[in-house]
Amino acid sequence: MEIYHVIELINVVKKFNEKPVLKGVTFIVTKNSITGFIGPNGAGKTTTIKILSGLLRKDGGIVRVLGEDPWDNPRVKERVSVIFTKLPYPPNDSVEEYLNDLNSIYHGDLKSLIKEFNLTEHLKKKISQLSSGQAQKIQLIAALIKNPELIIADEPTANLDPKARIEFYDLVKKLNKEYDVTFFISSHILSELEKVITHVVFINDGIVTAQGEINEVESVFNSEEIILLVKDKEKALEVLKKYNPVSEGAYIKIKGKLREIVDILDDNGIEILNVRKTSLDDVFRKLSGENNE
Ligand SMILES: Nc1ncnc2c1ncn2[C@@H]1O[C@H](COP(=O)(O)OP(=O)(O)OP(=O)(O)O)[C@@H](O)[C@H]1O
Repeated sequence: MEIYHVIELINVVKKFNEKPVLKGVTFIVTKNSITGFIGPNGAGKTTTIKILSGLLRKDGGIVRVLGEDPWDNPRVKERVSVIFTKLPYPPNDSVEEYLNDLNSIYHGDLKSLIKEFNLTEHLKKKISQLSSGQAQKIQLIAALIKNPELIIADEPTANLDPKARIEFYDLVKKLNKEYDVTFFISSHILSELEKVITHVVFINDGIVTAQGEINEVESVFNSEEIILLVKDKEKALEVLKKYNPVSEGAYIKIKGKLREIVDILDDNGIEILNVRKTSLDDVFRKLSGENNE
């Protein structure tokens, strides 16, 4: 399969009232990836997404979405669906009316979508009667009517409870796999995204601080320790010698694969009282300049 960049930004600048909000944003999104766009409040995620969606004009740099500048470009809009936290459609419409309206524009295969995603039971419901999770799933499925190559989602799970988030991301995975849709999803919640994304772009204060495949980015930070509290610290230090463990007060700091380390301790009958592994959240904090111990 041909691999190219579905999104490409080079040194993109955006100012509001002379104040730079994007200060030279550069990143790529690979075809067929599920890319997380991660950053704290005010980092510039929504601004970037509006530029990518052709809703906002950049002040400088290069933006390519499916190879073209998205600003004022109906060809790009045809091939990209954008979804937001809040549902943009009229709350008094039924699901059926909403989907039919969309379908009258794009002439997708609505019948198959309704069948495949079991929407029949929801069709007569008003949008306002749906739970946030149902509404967000319908928004995602509705995005497919266009048969898009790319779905851009700005904080799509911000209103959802953890269960609905998981369901939403399961659907994202399915669409990515079965419909070959590339996803670009912004969030400041990492715990759920971590399970679904293949790639990640970190943004902080209008600058991209890291990007790449999720494994690569994680491994860059694998120099960060697993922190262990065990019953027999001296014995643990001994059996974990090949990992060069460091004793720090009651704790052991160690670099390596958590599973392996836990297995070794287990095999040696050493009880683990507490263990903490660096997660993407820690990576994020580090990249955002937060919590710089
Ligand atoms: N239309 C506007 N006029 C002036 N300033 C704006 C405008 N839109 C955004 N900003 C400012 O730009 C900065 C980045 O905002 P943006 O919404 O892109 O951040 P974000 O990463 O999406 O944040 P959040 O996670 O809170 O949604 C913020 O400081 C915001 O106040």
